[in-house]
Amino acid sequence: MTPLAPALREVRAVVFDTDGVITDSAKVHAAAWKVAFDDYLRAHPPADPDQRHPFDVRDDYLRHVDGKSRLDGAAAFLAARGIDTSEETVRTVAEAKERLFTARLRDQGVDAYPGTVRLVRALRAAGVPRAAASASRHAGELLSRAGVLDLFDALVDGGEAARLGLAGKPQPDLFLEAVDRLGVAADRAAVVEDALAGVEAGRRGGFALVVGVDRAAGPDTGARLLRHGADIVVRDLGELCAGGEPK
Ligand SMILES: O=P(O)(O)OC[C@H]1O[C@@H](O)[C@H](O)[C@@H](O)[C@@H]1O
Repeated sequence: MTPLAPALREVRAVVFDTDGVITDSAKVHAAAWKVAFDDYLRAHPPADPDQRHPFDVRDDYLRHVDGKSRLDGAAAFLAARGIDTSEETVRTVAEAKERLFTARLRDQGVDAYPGTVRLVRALRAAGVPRAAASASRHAGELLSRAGVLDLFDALVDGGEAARLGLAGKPQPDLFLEAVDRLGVAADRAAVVEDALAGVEAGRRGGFALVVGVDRAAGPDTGARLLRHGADIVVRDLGELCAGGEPK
């Protein structure tokens, strides 16, 4: 049994974001968004030439799209480039991204991060309940494809969020619903997130511990996660197992 690092020893439940935390699918989302947004920018160049540059899979993704639902992410990026965000425009771009994403998923598959799996197993061995939460409607499918769905006691995904009318990140609703299903109060639980909107949601939800996961999106990603609400930042969740090797 892998024991837990001190930071997690007082925690009674842990809620994990999915894309980029459990599965290596954030980069698949980012690549699909890039094609969809760049096609749109080419066909409908913003009036301001400074806003015409292509979508950046690191900075634009982290700043505007990561952690948000499909429609919220599309609207946030288009608005940032000064583009009209009529419902139709947002829906058209979001639908294009969805087609690209599902095609890539079919071709490439998805894996779980080994360090995350190690931590989740250590939590299970220690009797700490675990939930997966995600703005994505694909979260259940991703966890199942990666072979880790059964490591979690609860899952709240984008479909559930829509059905229950939960506000998107940075509001904490998704995480509060997840921890509620585990029967633990937020102030006794941890949230694990790689998105700026996600760590902010953890902070707003009053969680005992917000862990930011820096997947090296940029040189200052760790500092940005801390500014948005992370209490600690790791590069790999294996670091939260006692004896884990910080990278
Ligand atoms: O898979 P869906 O429902 O289209 O949701 C997409 C969103 O899912 C989120 O989990 C990701 O962090 C976003 O980057 C992504 O855009």
